Amino acid sequence: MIVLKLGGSVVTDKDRAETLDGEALDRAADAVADALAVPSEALAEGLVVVHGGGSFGHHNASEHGVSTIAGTRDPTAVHDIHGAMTTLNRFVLSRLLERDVPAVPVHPFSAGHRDADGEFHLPTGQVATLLAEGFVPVLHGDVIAHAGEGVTIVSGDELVAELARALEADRIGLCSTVPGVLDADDRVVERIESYGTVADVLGESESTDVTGGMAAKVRALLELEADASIFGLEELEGFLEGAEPGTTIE
Ligand SMILES: Nc1ncnc2c1ncn2[C@@H]1O[C@H](COP(=O)(O)OP(=O)(O)OP(=O)(O)O)[C@@H](O)[C@H]1O
Ligand SMILES: C=C(C)CCOP(=O)(O)O
Repeated sequence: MIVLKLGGSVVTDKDRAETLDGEALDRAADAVADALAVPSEALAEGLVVVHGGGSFGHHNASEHGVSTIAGTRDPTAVHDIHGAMTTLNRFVLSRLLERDVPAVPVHPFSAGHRDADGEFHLPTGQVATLLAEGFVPVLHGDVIAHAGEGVTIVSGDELVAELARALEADRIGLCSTVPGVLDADDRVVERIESYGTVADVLGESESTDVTGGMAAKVRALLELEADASIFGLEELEGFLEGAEPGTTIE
């Protein structure tokens, strides 16, 4: 099966609070629907979609001083951030449903937690069962209960890593605004085998982002068994059809 992340920076206008990039979301939903209509071998086993926050989660989290390690015990902050993410989730779901993709929501806040060491745990029985029953589960970066911290943020990238591990994904794709990991001359790095080789060029996101941008993505993906691809929106359909566009993280 395939775990696909639609970057928040792709499906929203990351620099304007709570603003969708409707055109980009339509293109992504078209690519998913077209690929599911004639599924590749890996896609025939099912698709899990995860989306990030973009301008729907990061601004709220940043205003409340919440990150993946800094928590809050303010229920208003929890509702603000979770509310923004579930609003975006509804937009993503409705664009997929309009195209007859059997997309259903799974909200990480109601399912997972971080332990006192900050390690993220997510039960995945519900996702596996939904997949086996023919649905496309759609998860999203969210707030998450965190022992000793109250509530922190879980990024879509962490969810992708956890789902890929637990469900033994065949393929993993991260669709972002960049065509891949870029080197110092802005050329796409084809393969990454270790963090050290790209540490100098990996940075945070250029927009408000509480979860660590490209550097955090590469770190999370390097820990996985299966190869993962980071690519731009124009490569999404090709990826779902079996191509290996952009940067491959081994
Ligand atoms: N070496 C690099 N190559 C490519 N992008 C980089 C690099 N270093 C930093 N970045 C930044 O990382 C961003 C991608 O990470 P970001 O977390 O914003 O993406 P996303 O997953 O699509 O969005 P979100 O986190 O909102 O879901 C790029 O837009 C770019 O600004
Ligand atoms: C900020 C929130 C709530 C979600 C972050 O998810 P990401 O955009 O995948 O990093």
